Amino acid sequence: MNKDRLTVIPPGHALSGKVSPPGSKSITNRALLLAGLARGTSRLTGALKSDDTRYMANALRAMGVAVDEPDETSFVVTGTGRLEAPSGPLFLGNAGTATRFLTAAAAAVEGIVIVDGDEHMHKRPIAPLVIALQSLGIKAEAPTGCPPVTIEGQGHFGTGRVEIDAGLSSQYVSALLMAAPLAPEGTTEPVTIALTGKEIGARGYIGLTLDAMVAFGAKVEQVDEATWKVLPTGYRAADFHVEPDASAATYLWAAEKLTGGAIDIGTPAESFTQPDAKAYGVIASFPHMPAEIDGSQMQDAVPTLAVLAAFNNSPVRFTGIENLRVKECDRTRALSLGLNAIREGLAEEDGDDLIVHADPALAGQHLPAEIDTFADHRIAMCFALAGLKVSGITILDPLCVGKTYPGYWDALASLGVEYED
Ligand SMILES: O=C(O)C1=C[C@@H](OP(=O)(O)O)[C@@H](O)[C@H](O)C1
Ligand SMILES: C=C(OP(=O)(O)O)C(=O)O
Repeated sequence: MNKDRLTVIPPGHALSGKVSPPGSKSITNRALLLAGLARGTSRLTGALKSDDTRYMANALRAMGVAVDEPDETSFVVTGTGRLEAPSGPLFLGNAGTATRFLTAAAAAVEGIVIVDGDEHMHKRPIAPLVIALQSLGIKAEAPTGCPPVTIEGQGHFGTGRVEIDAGLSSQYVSALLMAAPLAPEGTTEPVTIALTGKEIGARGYIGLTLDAMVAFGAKVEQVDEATWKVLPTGYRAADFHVEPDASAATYLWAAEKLTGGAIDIGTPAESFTQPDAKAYGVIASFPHMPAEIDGSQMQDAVPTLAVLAAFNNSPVRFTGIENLRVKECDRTRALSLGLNAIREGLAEEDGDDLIVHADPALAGQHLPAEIDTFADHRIAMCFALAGLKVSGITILDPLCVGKTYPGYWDALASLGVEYED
């Protein structure tokens, strides 16, 4: 496979067969961290092996946790109940979960931890989380407001009340929640985590965090919509099964719908606990998608929905997607650039909204377009969907899918999709 470019050949037939998405990135990285913070051996099954989870696993190894990989979907994690100071910076690529979660957990290390990532991560804001940590008396600094972050851990998390502005990322809240049980020895005082506003995008991810914490022995009380009280329990080892990735599933659901096929992903849409599973209902409404879609609670599915919308019967406006500008890339910009490269005027940015001017007549046309993915896995995966119906769609840097779905191109190929370099 050419590493620089891949052109999708429209299959000309319905895509049918069985393809299971890999394990959930969000749940794997939560389970890895909590298993690493626990004393004893935890077995994670159904887990994702990809760039993002490799960064988390390697960071834990660098902090003294034994992480074994007996097969392609399992991790066996043995922790001592505390993380050791790493000998050098933790390099976490562009993995938002690993970066945010480890920034808070680093407070419980005795010594200095530098949390760093690649050039894309150097543009992703982390100041609200750093400010929240400082308010608990934890020494943390991110001079640019983005990684690298330097944390001078005192061997435990803080106590008392911490407020967090999670407007830019729900991951800040998840990071504080997961670090909160790591209280100083002898403390019985809980940590109270409160949102400064009630609104939070992707609230469903907080649910994933709480579920994983409880599975590893934490005790959390939800005081109200915007406040949680976390007891100083630490974590205990557990065996934990990771469900398939709902964001990855959206590409398969959309491929099925766009081509009129039947793809069995092995998991019913209703049984996912991840927020992006909500996209199933919207995908099912194709080609009569709603005129306005609020993407705030299913943000990672918006790229999938936006490309699907290009083939819809009527235009779609995506709202509630301000945060898409601070993901792996500015996704709103990448989507509008990519759609307009396919056909000028297909998409428009209106403030932070994205309007997709649908054109069902696109299907079957030859519209050569090079899609700049900006190294963003979701931009690569969603524009491959356009390539199922339009010939000439070339995805640049196709291997960036390795962030969360390394087997993506093979999965489509197993359904009969072919490529050229
Ligand atoms: O907590 C998580 O696992 C995630 C939360 C979301 O990010 P934000 O909270 O930054 O919006 C989502 O986009 C990301 O892929 C995974
Ligand atoms: C936003 C994403 O990732 P993260 O924030 O975990 O890097 C994503 O996977 O779409």
